[in-house]
Amino acid sequence: MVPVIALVGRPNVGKSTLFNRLTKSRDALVAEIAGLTRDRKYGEGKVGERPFIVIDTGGISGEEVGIDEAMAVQSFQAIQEADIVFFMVDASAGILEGDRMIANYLRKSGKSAYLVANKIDGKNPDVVLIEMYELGMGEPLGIAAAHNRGVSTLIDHVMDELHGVSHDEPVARSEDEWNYVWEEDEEGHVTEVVHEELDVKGIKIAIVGRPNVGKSTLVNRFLGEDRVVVYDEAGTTRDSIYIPYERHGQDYTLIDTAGIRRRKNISEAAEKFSIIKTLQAIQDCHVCILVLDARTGIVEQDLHMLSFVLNAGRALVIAINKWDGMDADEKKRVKDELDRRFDFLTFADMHFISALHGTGVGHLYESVDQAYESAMGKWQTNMLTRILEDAVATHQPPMVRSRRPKLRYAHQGGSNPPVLVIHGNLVNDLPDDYKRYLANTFRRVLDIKGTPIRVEFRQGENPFSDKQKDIRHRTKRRAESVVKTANIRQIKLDKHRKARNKP
Ligand SMILES: Nc1nc2c(ncn2[C@@H]2O[C@H](COP(=O)(O)OP(=O)(O)OP(=O)(O)O)[C@@H](O)[C@H]2O)c(=O)[nH]1
Ligand SMILES: Nc1nc2c(ncn2[C@@H]2O[C@H](COP(=O)(O)OP(=O)(O)OP(=O)(O)O)[C@@H](O)[C@H]2O)c(=O)[nH]1
Repeated sequence: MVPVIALVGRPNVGKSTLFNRLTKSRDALVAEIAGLTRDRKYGEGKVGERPFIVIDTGGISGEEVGIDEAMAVQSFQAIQEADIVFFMVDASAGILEGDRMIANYLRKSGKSAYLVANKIDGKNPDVVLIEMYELGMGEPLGIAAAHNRGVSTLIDHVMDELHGVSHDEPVARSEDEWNYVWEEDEEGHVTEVVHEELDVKGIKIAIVGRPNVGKSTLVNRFLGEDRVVVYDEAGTTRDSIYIPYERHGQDYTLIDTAGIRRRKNISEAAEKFSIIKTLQAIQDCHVCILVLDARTGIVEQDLHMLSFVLNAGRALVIAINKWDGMDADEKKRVKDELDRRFDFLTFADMHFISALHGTGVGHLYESVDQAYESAMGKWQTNMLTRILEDAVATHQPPMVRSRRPKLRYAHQGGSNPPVLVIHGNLVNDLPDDYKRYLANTFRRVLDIKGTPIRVEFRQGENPFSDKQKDIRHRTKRRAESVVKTANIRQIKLDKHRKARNKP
């Protein structure tokens, strides 16, 4: 099958120009006027003997009405048809709202996408590309389509990938590399200590949402057939009831904010909703499921509730309930609204479910489990430091008052949400986009999903003594292979399983 590449991006980022380069044709119009490419254009190109098809889509700005809206729909269709997407952004204009919206869409579509930063000519790539990391689309590839710079590298790279040529090195790691951790005491002394076993109590889930969205129905669904309720704390003075149960060998505790367990009749139900209970549950949970009602769409109260979850730094999964019996138009309207209003919410999975019929509930658990893994993940100082060093080697921090900030090491400062603390000089003067770049790098390499992360910076001299430097040097070498492969999730999962299987 000939691979299909879709060019997607805001108007005027240079899609037509790249299309022409790739297809070596002059068919597509190139002009300064935004939105000139009205139709999808199909072209053919070749790398050596390997052909590919390229689709030039109409631009998507994120604020479409009328004809623009139709164009955006076309672009989305093109994405569906493609094997791979070149998500183009304009390096001379920086990241705009429309770029974020497209990034969001692409992430959800699950399509394999390359972030292509065009118009890199006359720019310092190190500086302009850093900003692009905030899109969370991985490493940006800088090109100047109009000057044919970087275009062949780009297409060679992609064609290699589409045809399964891998440049990755083989995986090499051993379990003992995960059994130590760097810890810092109050004076800033760093020592190597043995990693204690991960805490494997159940995953505490809070199901929150405004009245009538279907929380109780979802609680019932969760505690349905395959539950093993260990005890029922009925009659406790606690505001919310905590219900432990087991599913597929995993322990969970449901924080029942809806009061389903105490509810005697439906008239009482309306009074059961309590903001306080909701806030407590959000604070106390590992993973929050925010339930929205597809029938009513998103209302102000949903957004308030969301802001509580975000402020608490909780792992989050969004369940859009009552998806049953909706017609295609209604579904589209709801999805569009979600894209628009939750555009900024890049880390949380969304599921369209029917609590009433149980549709999509299994997938909710997948996201909950994954978010929990990430929120509670533990990472050793030497590994975090290595990632930091790699990030700095890839993109140096920009100079501050003619001095280069030095980032020395990183350690974990907490879980749920993960806090990563970076120590160094001039760290408080690092520009925000560089801080975002570091945060995004950690998120990507550590495969952190479903939870926010916090990156903090601490100013200070290198606390490593000579002896510690020596230990650090040795452990760093050992950690190198681990970090390269960064198959952290799998390793953590293994650990969990091992711990769980202990008597
Ligand atoms: N400096 C610079 N300008 C470029 C580059 N590539 C394209 N342009 C200019 O950017 C403008 C838009 O290019 P197009 O290829 O028409 O952009 P498009 O994304 O297809 O735009 P729509 O058709 O409106 O969606 C044109 O004026 C191009 O000359 C580049 O690499 N460097
Ligand atoms: N069609 C449909 N209706 C649903 C679904 N889930 C819940 N409902 C209905 O929505 C109404 C409210 O559901 P509840 O589960 O009581 O909502 P709640 O969020 O617990 O409400 P409070 O306890 O008042 O906060 C009930 O009439 C449910 O039958 C669903 O997936 N599809």
